[in-house]
Amino acid sequence: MTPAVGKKATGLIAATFTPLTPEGEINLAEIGPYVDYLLEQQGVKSIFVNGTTGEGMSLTVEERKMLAAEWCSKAKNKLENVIVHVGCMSLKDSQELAQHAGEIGADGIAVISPSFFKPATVGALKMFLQEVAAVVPAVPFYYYHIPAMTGVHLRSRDVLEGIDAEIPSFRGLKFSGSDLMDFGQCVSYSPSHWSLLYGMDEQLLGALAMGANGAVGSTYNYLGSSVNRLISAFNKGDLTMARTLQQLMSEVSGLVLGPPRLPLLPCPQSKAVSIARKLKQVLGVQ
Ligand SMILES: CC(=O)N[C@@H]([C@@H](O)[C@H](O)[C@H](O)CO)[C@@H](O)CC(=O)C(=O)O
Repeated sequence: MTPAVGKKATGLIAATFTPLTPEGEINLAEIGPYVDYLLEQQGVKSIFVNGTTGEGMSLTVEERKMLAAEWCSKAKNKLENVIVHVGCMSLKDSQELAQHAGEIGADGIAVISPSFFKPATVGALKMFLQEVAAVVPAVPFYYYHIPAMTGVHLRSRDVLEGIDAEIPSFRGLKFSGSDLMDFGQCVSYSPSHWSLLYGMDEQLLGALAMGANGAVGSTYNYLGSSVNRLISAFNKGDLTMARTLQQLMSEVSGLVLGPPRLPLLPCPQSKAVSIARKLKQVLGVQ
């Protein structure tokens, strides 16, 4: 029987950036306007926080808690789903963040594979995931597959095998890989209450064709409204329009998100201006 936890995550889910001050400190004041911007200007109703785009692995556990709490508080009664990424190198840190996510009312947690000491087998990875999920058994749990960043290339389909017996709160997969065959096999294997979320924005159309229920990505922060049109075109069978929209890549939001944290480097101003100019031409906006 399906345990009654959580609402199914579907549609576009913005992988949020972490707002920083010019001095590199967390800028919580930008989060309220950020939530409103996603909802009102991009039509994006769900978020994935402290993930890759949010530079979660470059933040301290305390910073991650502060951010998760602020996102949950500002999203309350506005957004549909707030999924908090709680993956860390240390199992203990992940468990602490999972516990905290449960306390602040997150709609779900996601966990990436540890990547310094990498799990040698699917079994070892699943033991790690299980130990994190067990701390908050009533919170929907998602496995986050992103092999280009973790160097962990275990097939997601193998990870999913029998996972609901080990993690009863398991609710889906965030698949940020290019192997659409593996992704498609995950879709075929999954029961209907799981969410199969695709995470390589450039290939979303391919993933929709393979049966994705939704998508998590960085570009949905500023391209959400265009990508919502892509999904509608796909759902109506208008593949010509869907292909055209898939070509679009970036837009300027007007939010003050600050620089990234080292070791990431800021985008040079001249490059940012030229990207914004090109995109505005493509989108036909001022
Ligand atoms: C490596 C990376 O950052 N991938 C992004 C994509 O959205 C990516 O930025 C996009 O496809 C553009 O390349 C997401 O998969 C990451 C993500 O969802 C997250 O922030 O956790």
